Amino acid sequence: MTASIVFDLDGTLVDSAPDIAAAVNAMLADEGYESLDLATVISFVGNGLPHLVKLVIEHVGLDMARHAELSAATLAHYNRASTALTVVYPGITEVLETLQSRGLKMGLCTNKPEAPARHVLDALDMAQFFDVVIGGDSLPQRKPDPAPLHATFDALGAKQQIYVGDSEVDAETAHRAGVPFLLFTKGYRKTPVADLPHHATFDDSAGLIAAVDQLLGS
Ligand SMILES: O=C(O)COP(=O)(O)O
Ligand SMILES: [Mg+2]
Repeated sequence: MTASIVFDLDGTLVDSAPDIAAAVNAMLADEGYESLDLATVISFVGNGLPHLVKLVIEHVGLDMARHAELSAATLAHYNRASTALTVVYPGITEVLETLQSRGLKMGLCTNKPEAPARHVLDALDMAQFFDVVIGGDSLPQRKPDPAPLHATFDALGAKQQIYVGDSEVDAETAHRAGVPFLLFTKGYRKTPVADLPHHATFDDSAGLIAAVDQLLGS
């Protein structure tokens, strides 16, 4: 039976937070504000760019009435340099090659806006693995609403489903969608692993393959 695996992007396949932080800090510099450190920005990642900018505005005391404008400014900075500092996590490209060669269908379901998500995949030579890419602005709903995850699996069209992600948002999305969830423990999660619903966890690419094999019984 063909199985399908859907992946989250930021903090799961790629360590993208340094470029996200650079975009936030470029926007803040334009506004005359000090930079935020990486850990602070990481703590704001997960619910998409508009939510990230909302948290930044609250954190530094900018005016929430300017949310749309500051979100657009942050996205423009990000689009200018979305892969300058971003790296694929070790072994992940090889995992994707292995799973593709086994005939698994793969999709991406991220809260990053779709255009920069596709750009990151292209720039890091990963686009060829994914038959479907759904971003945070592809549908009216975004994760943790299960709709984007359902839409990704529906487009892939396989009965057996696995979702792989790193965050509270991913755990809730999978739970609400009723899909087995593999949790990467070294991403941008803030909550203890034990407090997040998951089928299994993994710490590295070997652990990811082992968890997939265990779920698929191969
Ligand atoms: O853009 C975000 O906030 C997080 O993106 P992700 O869903 O790929 O982790
Ligand atoms: Mg993530």
